Amino acid sequence: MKRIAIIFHSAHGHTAHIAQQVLQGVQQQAGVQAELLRAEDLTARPDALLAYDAYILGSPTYLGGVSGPFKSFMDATGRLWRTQALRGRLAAGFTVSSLPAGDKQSTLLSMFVFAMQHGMIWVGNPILPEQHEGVPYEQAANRLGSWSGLMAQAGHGAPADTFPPGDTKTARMFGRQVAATLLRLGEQQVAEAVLEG
Ligand SMILES: Cc1cc2nc3c(=O)[nH]c(=O)nc-3n(C[C@H](O)[C@H](O)[C@H](O)COP(=O)(O)O)c2cc1C
Repeated sequence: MKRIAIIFHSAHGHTAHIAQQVLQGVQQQAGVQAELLRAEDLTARPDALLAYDAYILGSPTYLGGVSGPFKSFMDATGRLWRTQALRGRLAAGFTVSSLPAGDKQSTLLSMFVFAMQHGMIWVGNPILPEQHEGVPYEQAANRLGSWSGLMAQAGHGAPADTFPPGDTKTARMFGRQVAATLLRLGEQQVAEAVLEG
């Protein structure tokens, strides 16, 4: 059984809600199990990361980057970076913010660079925007058009569990996609090991 850690920070619940949807998506894929982990808790015990095959990173966008608590988690992995203990594992990212763009791309980019520094393999969000197929914009998967990671938009002042349905649907598809990629890569690693004798 492959294991995925969904690591998130959420001050007001919106990112936590999307993390839940990502978890549901992972759970649609047999052979993979996932857990939700708060970034603040992992900051105190970063070695817990060693128990997982893949990481799905989630943060609200704050001033065009990850939130302070999420950055603290990232910085707490310095010792793991020095030994490259997480090399070869998968990573993917998601972010929530209140504006349609809101500089969410910068947040995903900082997660990507974090994953690259750890020698991880980045998994994107290969979903075609469904509004191109005539699905109403609010209901369309990947309506925000983000391939480097998952983006979701929480309306300003909206309750934490009221997202456009397209965004929650995208989150589930994204979770399942990361889980399927993890399984495929696992098979490939086995095949390569066989080739090497
Ligand atoms: C300090 C701060 C900075 C923020 N910066 C941005 C931003 O750059 N772009 C944006 O679209 N929203 C921004 N927001 C809005 C949050 O991203 C949004 O409220 C998000 O849903 C919060 O997630 P949470 O409910 O999981 O805490 C900011 C909010 C705060 C508190």
